[in-house]
Amino acid sequence: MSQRISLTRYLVEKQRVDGHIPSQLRLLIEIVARACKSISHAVNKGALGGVLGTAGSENVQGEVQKKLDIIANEVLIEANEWGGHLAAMASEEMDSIYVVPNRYPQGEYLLLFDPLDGSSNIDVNVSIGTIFSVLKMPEDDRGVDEGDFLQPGHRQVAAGYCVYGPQTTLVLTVGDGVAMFTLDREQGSFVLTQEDVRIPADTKEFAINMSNMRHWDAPVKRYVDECLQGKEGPRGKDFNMRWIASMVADVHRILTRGGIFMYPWDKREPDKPGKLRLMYEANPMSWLVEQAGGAATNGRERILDIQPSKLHERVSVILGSKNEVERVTQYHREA
Ligand SMILES: O=P(O)(O)OC[C@H]1O[C@](O)(COP(=O)(O)O)[C@@H](O)[C@@H]1O
Ligand SMILES: [Mg+2]
Ligand SMILES: [Mg+2]
Repeated sequence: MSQRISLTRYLVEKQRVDGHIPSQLRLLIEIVARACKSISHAVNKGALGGVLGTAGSENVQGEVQKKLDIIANEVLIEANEWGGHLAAMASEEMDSIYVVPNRYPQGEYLLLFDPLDGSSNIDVNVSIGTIFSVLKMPEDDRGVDEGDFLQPGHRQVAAGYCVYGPQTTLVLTVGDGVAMFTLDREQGSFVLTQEDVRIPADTKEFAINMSNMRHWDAPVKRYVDECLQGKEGPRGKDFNMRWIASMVADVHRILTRGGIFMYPWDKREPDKPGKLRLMYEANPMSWLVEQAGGAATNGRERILDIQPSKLHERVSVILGSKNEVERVTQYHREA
């Protein structure tokens, strides 16, 4: 790219030239990006910064918290509470919503995040990330409460993630396509490195945790069985498989070169709709994927149309290359 365009300039143009985002939303996204930069520095220090290992506590979902889960959560809260133009925030690592104290400027936005996605990869030096979603407070609301967050994903006004891998890359949508920004560590800024990201409609690569195979539902088994039969099977082509175990990194690969990602409902905990969280994992990722020409369903309906009933709701996730997602969704319908 001959001319370097920083995230700030990209957002200013979105606001001024395209009239696409209000200034408060621009500032909010910039603050989230700054927080991600700071998390990226902490991640990079690793053992030298004392950020590896468990924190000795559990979150509301009963998962053991890593030190970095807590550090990333605090960085995001602190950065956004005084300058984020927010009414409240919600996080995977907090039981209930965090209302911005009234000593700070109040705003009309709601921020949700998975501060550190792929926690099991922190200590083994594999890509991890931060996922975020921005909603607007419902109109005529008198005070913020958890109910204000319970909006379907198609109401998001911004969504993105930052992946901390060999490079730190911020991926963003405000509803007019997907753009990627790479962190230039020397300059300390995110630089636009890809605009108008597109996911190919077809793929030869699937991502699923195969160790759960015996617990899957019939349509998922059928789809994966057919992929595994390769050239000799009904699909007539060989498939490759990848599973990083950080949704953020698996989705980043799909936005980069296509593929399908599945974390479906399974029989291990039949009462749970899935493992991933709807509001701060599935919704932002589904919007990014749709904005890049892909699709995202829970096997039966579009993820972005699901009306959440609680903050930490879980959901079955099938997303990525459009024709493959439609195929798996069709198998669910036929079943
Ligand atoms: O170990 P599994 O079951 O394959 O899980 C991997 C999945 O769990 C997650 O790590 C959950 O995210 P958290 O680290 O934020 O809890 C996803 O990123 C990933 O897709
Ligand atoms: Mg996660
Ligand atoms: Mg997490």
